[in-house]
Amino acid sequence: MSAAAGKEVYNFQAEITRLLHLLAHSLYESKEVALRELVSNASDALDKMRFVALTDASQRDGATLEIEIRRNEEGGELIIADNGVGMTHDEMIANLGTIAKSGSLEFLKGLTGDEKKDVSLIGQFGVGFYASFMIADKVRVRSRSYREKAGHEWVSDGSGSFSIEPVEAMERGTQVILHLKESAKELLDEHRLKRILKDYSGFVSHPIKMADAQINDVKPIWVEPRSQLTAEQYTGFYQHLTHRTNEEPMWHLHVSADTPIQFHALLYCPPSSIERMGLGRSEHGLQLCTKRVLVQRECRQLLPDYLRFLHGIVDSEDLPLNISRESLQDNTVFRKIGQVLLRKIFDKLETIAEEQPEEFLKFWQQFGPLMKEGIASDFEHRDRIIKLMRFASSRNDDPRQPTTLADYVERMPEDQKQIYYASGFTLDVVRNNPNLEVFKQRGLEVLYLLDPIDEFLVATMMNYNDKPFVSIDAANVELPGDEPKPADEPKADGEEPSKPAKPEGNFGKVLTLFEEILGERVKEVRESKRLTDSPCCLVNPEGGVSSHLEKLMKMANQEFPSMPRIFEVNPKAKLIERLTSLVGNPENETFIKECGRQLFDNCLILDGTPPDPHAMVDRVRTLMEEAAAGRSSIIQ
Ligand SMILES: Nc1ncnc2c1ncn2[C@@H]1O[C@H](COP(=O)(O)OP(=O)(O)OP(=O)(O)O)[C@@H](O)[C@H]1O
Repeated sequence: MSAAAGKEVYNFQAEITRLLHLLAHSLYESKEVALRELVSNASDALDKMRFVALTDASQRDGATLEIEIRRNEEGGELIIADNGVGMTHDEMIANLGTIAKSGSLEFLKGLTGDEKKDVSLIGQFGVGFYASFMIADKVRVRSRSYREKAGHEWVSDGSGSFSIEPVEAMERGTQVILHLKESAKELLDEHRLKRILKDYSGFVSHPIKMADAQINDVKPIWVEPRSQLTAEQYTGFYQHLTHRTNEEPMWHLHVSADTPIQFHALLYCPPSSIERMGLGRSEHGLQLCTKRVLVQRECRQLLPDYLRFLHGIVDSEDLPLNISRESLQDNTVFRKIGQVLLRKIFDKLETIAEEQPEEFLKFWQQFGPLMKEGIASDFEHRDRIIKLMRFASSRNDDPRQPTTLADYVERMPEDQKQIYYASGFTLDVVRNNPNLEVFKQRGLEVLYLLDPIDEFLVATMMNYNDKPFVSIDAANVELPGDEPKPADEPKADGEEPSKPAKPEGNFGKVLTLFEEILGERVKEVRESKRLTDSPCCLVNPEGGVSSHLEKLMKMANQEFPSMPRIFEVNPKAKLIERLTSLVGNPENETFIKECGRQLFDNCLILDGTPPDPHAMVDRVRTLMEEAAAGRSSIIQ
């Protein structure tokens, strides 16, 4: 220490000199980080003052605790002033000359090296103040503690030492006066400065003023008690957060916890999913604050990826300011907050589902596809997501009145061993699937899987409540044996033989002719036990994927192999009866075969798979020619 007329000069602690060197050489310059650190220090000083005033009546002067940002364009200076607790002479030396926090040294060691490192880590180690040397070639800190009558001025150019001297007549608080480097002069631009301040400190709970105007007009409503907030305030804040000025959130969740971890969270669900509208993947909309200072936008790690559609703010005093993205996952407080929030989100969704089913349906239509991702990725909450799942079903054919899996199982006849589903791209395709006939006839409910992800999901889930999921076009469908059955229904145990012998007689001959013409396109042609009206349908051999799933797989990978299906023919259908009667005459064989081909193509069309159009058009024309030839031209 050296002194001249009350001016003392000190050398920085060795680590600080090293840090200052690093700031100049090894870190990416970030004007935003430097400003954020200074504003958050000012905000902390105001928080402390608020506490002092609360506990000590003599310290209450009625003045508003606030931060003021002043620009001195001529002098090239930017000033961040606050009327917080201030610092005494000794505090200035200790706080602005040494590194007190443990771990800082390791941090500094980690930063040495040739590559430039992320400067946003800096505040984590209690050295945020020094970031001001990234934007300033000289920093003056004038401060008067609430405990003292006189103030002091600390000055440094960041080159290894600082001076400190008394200043008379100073208001309580601190002014950080930055003499900006040439490269940081843009901060004197009012608009640029305002934007940075608004971005990072829009939610600081103290007023931030520039030229007497308050720039952070947003009240931190998440720290207020729920009972004191109006619906308008909640909506207004949503609009502020999302910049969607005309939009109302679908629902919000306001959580305040004190023990074991203190945090406030205000989460919003938007009214619609941008992903569903095909507008790309939504970014995580959570903002992380500590003590109301924004430390991270688009915080990805707090909630699982499938909840990326939520917007909101999470604020905890127990989190270190400026925690880096990398170290978040290792932070116990952070992980605990995530767990509590997740539990609350599911509680909220379950309550909406229970008490406002229509509202819930709106939610599920928009965000169900995203939530379902969690079934495969979030084992811990899988069951809660499954509980929320909704499916249209054959019970009413109405996707607006879907069912839960629990309700479906509840309605199942006692001896129904499987959960039946039909999948397709639209309700019409699914509803017109000929395989549905037998289920409808027997009053067995079938779930409609209309979302492309659904069939993958049931494949992952395998079963629900010990009941396996089975596609209605699968060979291993088992129907309850105790239902009243037509004479030619499957055996009592519901099992169908894997390759039944062709029936005797002309119908068997029809099946053989069909098999001859369809060749490798089918695995087998056999009599159907499941059709009632339609002449034929396609069935998936046991162990094969459903036709819908095959289509989805092909969309993702064109190489995905097509699997020949079983072609089932209904002997009671009018057309098949007629074809059976034509078998006796060998001249009809070609015609029967062509009918078989066309019937097969019809099934493909119903299934949503377009057959070869040229072959089909030619065939239909030939068949119409034959039909026309058989008609009489005489009017009867
Ligand atoms: N405007 C201010 N008013 C009063 N004290 C201040 C002010 N700015 C800084 N200080 C003091 O200087 C100390 C060092 O500040 P610095 O930004 O380097 O680290 P920190 O604020 O302790 O850590 P962090 O950035 O992680 O919060 C602060 O802890 C505080 O005691």
